[in-house]
Amino acid sequence: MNTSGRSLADAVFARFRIAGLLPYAGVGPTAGLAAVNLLLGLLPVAFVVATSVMLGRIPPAVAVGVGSPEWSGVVWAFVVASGAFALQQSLSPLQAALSELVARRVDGRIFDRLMGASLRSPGIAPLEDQRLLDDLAEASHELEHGFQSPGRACAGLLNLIARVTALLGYVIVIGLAFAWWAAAAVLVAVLAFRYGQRGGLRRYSQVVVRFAAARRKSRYFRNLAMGGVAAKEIRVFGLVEWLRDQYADAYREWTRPVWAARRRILLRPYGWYTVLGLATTSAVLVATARAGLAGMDVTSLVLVLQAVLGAMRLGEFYPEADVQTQFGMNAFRAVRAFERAVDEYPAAAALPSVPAGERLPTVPAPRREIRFSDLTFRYPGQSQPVYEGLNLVVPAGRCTAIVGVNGAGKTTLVKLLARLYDPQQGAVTVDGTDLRAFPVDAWRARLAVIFQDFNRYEVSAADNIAFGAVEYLGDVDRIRAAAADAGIQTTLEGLPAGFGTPLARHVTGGADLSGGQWQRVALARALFALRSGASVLVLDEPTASLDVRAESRFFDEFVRLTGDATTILISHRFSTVRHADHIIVLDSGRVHEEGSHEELIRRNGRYAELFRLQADRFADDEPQDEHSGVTV
Ligand SMILES: Nc1ncnc2c1ncn2[C@@H]1O[C@H](COP(=O)(O)OP(=O)(O)OP(=O)(O)O)[C@@H](O)[C@H]1O
Repeated sequence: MNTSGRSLADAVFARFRIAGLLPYAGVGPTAGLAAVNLLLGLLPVAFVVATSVMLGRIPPAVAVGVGSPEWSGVVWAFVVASGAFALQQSLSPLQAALSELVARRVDGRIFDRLMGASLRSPGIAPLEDQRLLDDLAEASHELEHGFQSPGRACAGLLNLIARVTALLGYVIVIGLAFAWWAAAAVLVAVLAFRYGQRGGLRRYSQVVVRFAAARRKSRYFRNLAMGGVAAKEIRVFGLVEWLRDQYADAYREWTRPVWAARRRILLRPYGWYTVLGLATTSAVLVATARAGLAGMDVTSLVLVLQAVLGAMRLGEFYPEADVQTQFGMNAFRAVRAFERAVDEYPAAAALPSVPAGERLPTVPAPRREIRFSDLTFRYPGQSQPVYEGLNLVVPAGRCTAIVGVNGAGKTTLVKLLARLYDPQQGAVTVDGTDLRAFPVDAWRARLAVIFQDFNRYEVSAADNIAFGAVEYLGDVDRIRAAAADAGIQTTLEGLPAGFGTPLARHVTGGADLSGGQWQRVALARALFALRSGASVLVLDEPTASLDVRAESRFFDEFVRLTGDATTILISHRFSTVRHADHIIVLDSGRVHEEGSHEELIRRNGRYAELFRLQADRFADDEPQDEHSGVTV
């Protein structure tokens, strides 16, 4: 197939793909919009026919005078023309309203699919894939506010019915009233115009897609400049000018080639098709005029002239359909790519599932150990593995600390333990049972994890804590007890609405907390989970934002708070780490050494070196604090 044949086939397939989404709009709105568009296509043709008939009847009506049947014929033709005109005018707002309804419904359903996909993903690989996320951000923006959404594409497709109906109507009128060769010539001329317009838009969209990376970059700089996240650093480090330049460069990087392509793709063919269209129209009009001179009646003459002009007007760009049908499906493609990534997540197929509504089976608490055996793991799309044959044992019912330099693989270990990823080789076992044998939700109900980048939910303080075990949401006593354990109860009670205060400054009646106070809320969340049935507690940098006294008090209470839970502590603060029963030093994805604090200090290896480094710094900086725990 040649290029134009292929692009025509692509265009037809694209229309089918859009039509495939119409069931989301429902039968009523789809049929309603289709019917309105059919009428909107027929009415201008009816208007042209009625006005032509009216003009043809005027000379005999004038000759016989008012009140004659000829005069009534003029009046009736006028009534029909006016009715067609008025109906067309009144249907336009209905077309807009129904288009909006169709678009909203389709976009709403696709948004549900997007939400469904991101929530049903058992792991987080698709949610950490930056490319997918960028496309998704754009897709969800279009779905919510955009002009180029799949819903708009559906409405645009239905709106084409009006244009196609009108074109066919005019062509039939020309054929019947004058000649079929003229009808065919007008049809070809209009389609050629349209091919120039619409085909150009299609080729232009391919160029736009090619520069998606540059567009993404310019959007990143724009969001960076306008968002609150980097606002402090941009000002303190004087990055304003740099940011402005970066944004301008990135913007030019994609707009320049796109503008150049626009001239080449849209303007030149447009010129050619205009010449072709005008030549054809002129030929038909000249032939019609000659036929008029040769005795064609007035009605037919006016009818053909009006129909030719009306048809030629349909060779234009269609604002209600073209951009929408060309770009609208990009958002849907991004949603589909994300769905596929979720469905292809390797663990998904292997997850034992619990049917909806059934109680989760209880996974027994670890009695002997959690073991990471012969573990090989590489993040999707990465060439370097984080672990290659890692072996590590976490004794049950005790506190194990994991230390290591940045990037050693500490947090990844927690992600594997929580089954947010599964290893490519090896297994994580609990008392000899592979984690993959448990329903993932049942295993996670056993886990209380506070990640380094824990979440600050914009909901009440109480819910922020109760999210640790959502089935106990609203259990006020349990929430207060967990808050007290984390040393945040008094602070939360002092908020405007106590525990009911939304922890978000921009919410009416809301309040925000300091970094350290938020960390205590996160700790309370984990302790709440522990009080509600979790038996494995993972704290990734749990006290990084706490002041020294608060940290010391927390660890004084640690044994009482954690009871016989299996605890994993990840921290760079040796004052935190030394409280652990067992310490594992990770280095480049391998266990470098392990033992108790005293054993490791005696061994005088990497741990002892790092410990002394920190201890010396404290000793140099400030008088030793009896609680800091960093003195050897
Ligand atoms: N989502 C991800 N995709 C790709 N690579 C990742 C991802 N998360 C972490 N990595 C890489 O995996 C390695 C281990 O990261 P990990 O976060 O486990 O280290 P860490 O020991 O917890 O570091 P830190 O002390 O800085 O928190 C690093 O090289 C990191 O760049």
